[in-house]
Amino acid sequence: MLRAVNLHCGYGCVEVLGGVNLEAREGEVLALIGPNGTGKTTLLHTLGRLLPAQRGEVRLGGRALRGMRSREVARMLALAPQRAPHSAWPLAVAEAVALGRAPHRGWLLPLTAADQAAVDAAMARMRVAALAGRTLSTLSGGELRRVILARALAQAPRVLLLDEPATYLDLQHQAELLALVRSLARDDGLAVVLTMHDLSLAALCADRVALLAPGGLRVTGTPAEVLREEILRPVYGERLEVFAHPASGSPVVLPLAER
Ligand SMILES: Nc1ncnc2c1ncn2[C@@H]1O[C@H](COP(=O)(O)OP(=O)(O)OP(=O)(O)O)[C@@H](O)[C@H]1O
Repeated sequence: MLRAVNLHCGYGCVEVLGGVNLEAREGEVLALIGPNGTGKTTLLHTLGRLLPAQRGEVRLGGRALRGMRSREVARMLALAPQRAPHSAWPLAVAEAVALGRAPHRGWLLPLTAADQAAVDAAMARMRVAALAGRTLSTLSGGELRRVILARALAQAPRVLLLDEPATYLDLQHQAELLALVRSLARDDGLAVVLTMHDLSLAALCADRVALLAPGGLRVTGTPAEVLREEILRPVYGERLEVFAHPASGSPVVLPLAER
């Protein structure tokens, strides 16, 4: 559904990542992991055409992203950024979520009944309906994150790119997010690509993880294949440990801290 082919990305003439080959398949959750500053957001933004590729290409549904019209891209792909681009505007939550319908209806046209239903469903799914009338600037960090996700869901994309979706979320909302992401992939058939710092959470929701190291993509595989001390330590440093969750067997990755 989404494929990076020998992709080089960065800013101006500064390359952050080179030679990335990666694909996100329908019905799959792919987590981009790696230490601070390795380029997770840069790669996600390049996959979503927020940043132009320096070299190589991104293909969406078999077509080169570069040649597609913006509206065509936005009907297929939604990107939920780390920070809300509209959070400083005096927009109400319902209006912000309704922006997700713009690729389907045009900016100045009123919402159709189908648009309104998509907005309501997205707000209900992210549990932000009770906030509908609140201004974005008055929301807590976690509430704002859920509104950003609701706007992306209202867009009804086939590919969903999520930048650090778990940031600011408490444990209950993290659990809901994991269930939502799994369901979007498994039940709705979306290709979901997300960045995540918490490797144990990534293990719980991703089918595959792609480990970034300075300069490029180090390895891609299932959480069990990649989240291993001998693979993570050369990239993150020695002060981490990995063990299997006693009930599920899912990898749990913790920093080594002396108490
Ligand atoms: N707009 C920009 N202009 C120039 N350099 C940038 C810009 N945004 C990010 N960078 C640099 O690109 C590199 C990768 O940044 P990026 O935010 O993609 O990393 P990340 O892996 O998402 O980091 P983190 O885990 O800290 O969120 C960093 O060195 C960063 O300083």
